Amino acid sequence: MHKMSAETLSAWFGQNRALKDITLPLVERKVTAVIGPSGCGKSTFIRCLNRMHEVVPGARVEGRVLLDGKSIYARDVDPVRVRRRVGMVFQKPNPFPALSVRENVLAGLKLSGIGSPDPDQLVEEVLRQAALWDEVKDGLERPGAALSGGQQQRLCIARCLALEPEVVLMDEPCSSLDPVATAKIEELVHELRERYTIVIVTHSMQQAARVSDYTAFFYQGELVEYDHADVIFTKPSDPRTEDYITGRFG
Ligand SMILES: Nc1ncnc2c1ncn2[C@@H]1O[C@H](COP(=O)(O)OP(=O)(O)OP(=O)(O)O)[C@@H](O)[C@H]1O
Repeated sequence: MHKMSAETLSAWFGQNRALKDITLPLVERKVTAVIGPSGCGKSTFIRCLNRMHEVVPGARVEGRVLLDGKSIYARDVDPVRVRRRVGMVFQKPNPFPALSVRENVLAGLKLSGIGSPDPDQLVEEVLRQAALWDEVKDGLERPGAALSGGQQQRLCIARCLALEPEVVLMDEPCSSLDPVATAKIEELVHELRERYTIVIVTHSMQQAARVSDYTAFFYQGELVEYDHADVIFTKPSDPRTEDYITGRFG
């Protein structure tokens, strides 16, 4: 079952075409990794999946992106609603430093003007889902800035989950983290796919091989190859994929 799909999706920054006719499914409750060399369009692609691309002045898209079979770019669709259903976690952990851990978790809801019937229960639930609860339960009023980098990233994941997304986009979520914190996030991604459809952009082929069910290899704005992760990493069919995964470029 496809939770989302891109159909002949192209994206521009002004005159510069960053994505060329991408057609790619995102299988429900699976992890799809997007890999490829710097500048190949990975971030642009995932930003088209929740209508973040269009917030850049001069940026535009063509083609379709479907969520549960419906176009997220249809005229009657509210982009704010799309961004709630398709949440995003960024490269650098970006908690609100002065807000407490608890307030950080609830910040997305607050900004969206959404109340929760039982905020304390929600805070515990999503911090548990983000594998952070045990580390912060005795310090929920401490500022977000007091956490380690890896904890901050899990806090941002909890903040994203509090909005009850269906799809979670992660743009190189481990790039600023040490190996131990990275391993924790990878383990978490593995657990989260029981509930969420996940797309992760990564520079690390080892990470893609470890966490993804499906892998898409992008090169110069094009989708070169998409398949089960084990196929991409053991028997890719395109020589460019093979060159990339064997470290010949990128
Ligand atoms: N805000 C922007 N304005 C203009 N061009 C941009 C902008 N962001 C990205 N681009 C261009 O779009 C292309 C794709 O960039 P994108 O960031 O999607 O690649 P990427 O694969 O995610 O790269 P990296 O791995 O380095 O993060 C590049 O040519 C880049 O220069």
